[in-house]
Amino acid sequence: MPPPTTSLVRVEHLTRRFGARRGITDVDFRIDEGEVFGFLGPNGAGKTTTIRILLGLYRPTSGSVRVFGLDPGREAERILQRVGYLPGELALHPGLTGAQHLDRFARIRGLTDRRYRDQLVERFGAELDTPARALSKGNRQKIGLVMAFMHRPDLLVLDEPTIGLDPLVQDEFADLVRETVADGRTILFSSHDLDEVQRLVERVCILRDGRVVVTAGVESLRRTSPRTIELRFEQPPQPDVFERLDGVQVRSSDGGRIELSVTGEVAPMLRAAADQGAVDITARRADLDELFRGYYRGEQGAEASDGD
Ligand SMILES: Nc1ncnc2c1ncn2[C@@H]1O[C@H](COP(=O)(O)OP(=O)(O)OP(=O)(O)O)[C@@H](O)[C@H]1O
Repeated sequence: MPPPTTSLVRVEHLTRRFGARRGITDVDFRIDEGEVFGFLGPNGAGKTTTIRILLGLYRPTSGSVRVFGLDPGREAERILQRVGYLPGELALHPGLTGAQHLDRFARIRGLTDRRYRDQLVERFGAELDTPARALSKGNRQKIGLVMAFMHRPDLLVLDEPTIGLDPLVQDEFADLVRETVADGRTILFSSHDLDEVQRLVERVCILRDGRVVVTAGVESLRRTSPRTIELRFEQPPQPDVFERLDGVQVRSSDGGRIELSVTGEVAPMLRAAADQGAVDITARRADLDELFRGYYRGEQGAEASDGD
């Protein structure tokens, strides 16, 4: 039996309306201790609204939310003590430098040991001596990231954390995410970067028009998503041999080359390829971009699974 997991966040039938405008409708998910959980979805899907409810910044219209077993509507203070939050629209005081922001924040958090903070500043190359008004977007974001991570919170809630960051700083962020979960802590982040989500996230929740369209493990999505196989033959093969196989689609065929999309088991396709005298094979790793984009477009139907 797998070891029991503890849900740090549990959301059930969560709905929030803004007057006549819809915010989110009937949202359900859980986040387990020590995982990286990703929120994806088109603009206006409801990611920020959900995050704000978790932190007690918005009240739900209906439904239930627990973070560390606490109700954000009544116990936000206790929740926030254990959270590092990077808001989507980071508001820094224009006249204060990065160092002043970090000092203020350390005082609020009662943080006296500056070593981890200093390491983070160095890793991100955060500029500490410039007033926030003169910082570029990426450099403001680095200050926000240091503020979110520096007190080693149990739960990090990061709304589009890598927006504006250059690729080297994005790599540093990715390392930090891995180290944080290796330390048993938990991360929720929203992103529009599908590639980043595939690299970092263990379970993903895709929202669309305020509803959950899927919640699933990224690895299980990868296992079930189609992979592209290109086969080469000395003599043109018979494409219908492949078309008859379950889960196989012929994308194109051209003389001795055939390109297939294969979902699920590959063995029957490999046997057919050998029977036809294949001389070469190229397989491309399943890419979730297309699958994610399908969910964004609403093509996959709105069934919420909760895989591994
Ligand atoms: N304060 C508010 N007042 C009115 N409507 C709001 C408010 N906040 C959010 N909404 C509405 O709720 C819906 C979800 O918005 P939300 O900001 O949560 O989306 P999002 O997924 O974070 O989008 P993005 O990717 O653009 O940041 C939208 O229709 C939005 O207009």
